[in-house]
Amino acid sequence: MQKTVKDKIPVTVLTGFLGAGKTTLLNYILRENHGMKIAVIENEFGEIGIDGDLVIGSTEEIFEMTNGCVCCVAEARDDLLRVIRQLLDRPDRLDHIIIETSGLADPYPVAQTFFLDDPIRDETNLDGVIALVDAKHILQHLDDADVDALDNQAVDQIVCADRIVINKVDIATEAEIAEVTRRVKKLNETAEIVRSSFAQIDLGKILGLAAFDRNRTMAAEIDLDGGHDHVHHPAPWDRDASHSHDASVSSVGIELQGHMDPAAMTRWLDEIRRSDTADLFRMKGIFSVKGDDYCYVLHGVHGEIEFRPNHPWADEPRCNKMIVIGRNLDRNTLTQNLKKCLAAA
Ligand SMILES: Nc1nc2c(ncn2[C@@H]2O[C@H](COP(=O)(O)OP(=O)(O)OP(=O)(O)O)[C@@H](O)[C@H]2O)c(=O)[nH]1
Repeated sequence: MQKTVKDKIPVTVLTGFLGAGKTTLLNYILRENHGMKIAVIENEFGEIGIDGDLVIGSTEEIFEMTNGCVCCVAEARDDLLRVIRQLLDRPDRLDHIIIETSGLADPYPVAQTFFLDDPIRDETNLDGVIALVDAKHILQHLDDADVDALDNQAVDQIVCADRIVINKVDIATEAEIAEVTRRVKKLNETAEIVRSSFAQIDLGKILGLAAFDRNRTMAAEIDLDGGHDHVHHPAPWDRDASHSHDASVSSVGIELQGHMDPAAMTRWLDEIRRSDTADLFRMKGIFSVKGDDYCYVLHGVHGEIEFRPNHPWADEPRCNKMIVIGRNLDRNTLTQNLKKCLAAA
């Protein structure tokens, strides 16, 4: 018998450009006392997976996929299907699945998964696509002259969303937020926009939207081009899954043995902050600091860079791993600079 939306497991696709606050929102959702059993699927850009370590909660509910971007690598999509089927086969029924897409991903092909594949379509319902927008940094990516206007992921992510969260309002001025809101509305007229700081949002605005069924009807009813000056983006079920990333953006992953010297790290990060960070889209890392029981995390979004203790190391082996995403990255220099921050043995 055909399942109704009510009987299906809702799936939320979390999208948003690099560093917009997706993992922060995920942690906020997982921390809230909602009583729901939620599984999280992470897909990252770059050779080293770090997000899994940055998400709180029991690891068995977090599935990390680092073998390519789900939106454009066929193996990664197969992997996504495999993980979802695995989740559906579990005897204990999940209340919700959340997929955090990579910050450079087009969310359409991920959303498509829930319409093309029969068993999955029968068991799950795309509850909504939530786009996080960084109020401080999004405009430079929307206006990025080096990206083909038809393949600008920052734009696609907003266009595709059912709900848009303008995040980081704490570090943006009212004028910046107003301009971002205007630009976002121009790209997506129908999605409700909410503001947040550190992704603290009423969960009712994020989960349980059942937005897809509404939007499907909506898309059929309105002319998506509607006389506005944005590029026409077809609905997910109509789109060709082929797509390519901005080839000028690359990632450098570095892993080092040993422990870091926190003073040297602070000096190096200060140097980076003082430099031109326009091409430095994102830095993420986890580090072992000499003489400290805490695992340190590094987060950088252009010039906003923080390096702080996050959680005590448990039984897992200590490690140092970092991923940098941006343009014109020099792997050698980055590796040498990080090595200089190692503490003496
Ligand atoms: N000031 C400020 N910082 C924030 C806010 N939300 C998130 N951050 C910080 O921004 C950085 C990136 O946040 P993440 O949640 O990791 O961003 P993300 O979208 O998951 O990043 P990617 O996985 O690389 O795409 C972290 O240092 C966060 O602490 C906010 O509202 N205000």
